[in-house]
Amino acid sequence: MSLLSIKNLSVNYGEHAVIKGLDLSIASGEIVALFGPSGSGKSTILKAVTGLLKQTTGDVVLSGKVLNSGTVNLPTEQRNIGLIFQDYALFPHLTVFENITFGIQNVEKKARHKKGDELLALIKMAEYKNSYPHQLSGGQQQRVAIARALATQPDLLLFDEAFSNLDPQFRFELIEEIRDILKSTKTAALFVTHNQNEAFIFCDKIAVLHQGEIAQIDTPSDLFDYPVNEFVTEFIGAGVWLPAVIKSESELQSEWGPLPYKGKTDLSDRVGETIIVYLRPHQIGLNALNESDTSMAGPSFSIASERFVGEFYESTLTWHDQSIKVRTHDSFYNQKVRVRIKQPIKQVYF
Ligand SMILES: Nc1ncnc2c1ncn2[C@@H]1O[C@H](COP(=O)(O)OP(=O)(O)OP(=O)(O)O)[C@@H](O)[C@H]1O
Repeated sequence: MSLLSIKNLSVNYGEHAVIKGLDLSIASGEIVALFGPSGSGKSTILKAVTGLLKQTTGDVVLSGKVLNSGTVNLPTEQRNIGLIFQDYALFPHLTVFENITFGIQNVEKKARHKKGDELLALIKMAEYKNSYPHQLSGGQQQRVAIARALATQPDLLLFDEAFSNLDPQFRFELIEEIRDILKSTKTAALFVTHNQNEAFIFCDKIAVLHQGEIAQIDTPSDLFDYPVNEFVTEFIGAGVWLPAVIKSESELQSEWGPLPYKGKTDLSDRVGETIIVYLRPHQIGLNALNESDTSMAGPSFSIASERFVGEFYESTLTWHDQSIKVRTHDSFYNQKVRVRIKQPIKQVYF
């Protein structure tokens, strides 16, 4: 049974349907991202789950308790949901320990102190017990915010762009650390983000939101390898669309030459059919064009735009009205190149 179940959720702002009959469930201990472009409805869903906004239709049930329905709209404080924001929202005049134990003041002192110390150890901040928020880094403040939310043993944690303010250098380490904390405490979470890397690292599943509907919900690797439609494919990363003909169960033929295929769809009885594939930068390598070598297939490209990023060069290949940025170790600036397909195609579009 799902821990969180959202069924047929619709939210309208006046005439504007912002969420359109959305279904989403989160299992116990699962971390799920709501990932989508600006305006796709992420915050609106979050507000409906927290009770800050009344849904137009639909049901939200958490741990068997009805939070929202046609007749119920439970107040936020009765939902047993922990909220983590990007600005940490710690109480500035309370110490780390007082912040963490703020929500459990009704618990008897000895048990409260034991719980506070356990949580300090969990977030690896025992030595900051008596520090104040302004004495902490952003990452430390966010760890305290999570410990404070965990103290009340919420059924679900909601993260609203919670890592956006953190220094990119430390952000991913902290995200992994917080994921470990949630997994060790078997805490389920819904993470709202427009940052793909964060969603991939932090979450078990990612729900891609498009215009108020879930376009796809999958594990990060399945989302990357098997996007279900054009929107998800392009939203997950830049690339080039190419038509190709099925040659066999493991090979396609395109204008860029032969493409190895290793996907879930069985192509063995579709030989001869034309399909569409999407090539991403990591699948493409470049070879300098050797005019005397006629064995290489595919068109040649002139590299007129290249930038040196430090660890690699990024060359722009232009193909009709599409372009793609390919990473290479060597510079190909002002040279003619052919593409080399480094990884097989997994998804095909009919
Ligand atoms: N109070 C409101 N009144 C009218 N329309 C609103 C209101 N709040 C949001 N909207 C509209 O609802 C749609 C979804 O907004 P929402 O804030 O949920 O998107 P989002 O995915 O969270 O975007 P962002 O990533 O920019 O925060 C947008 O078209 C927005 O303009």
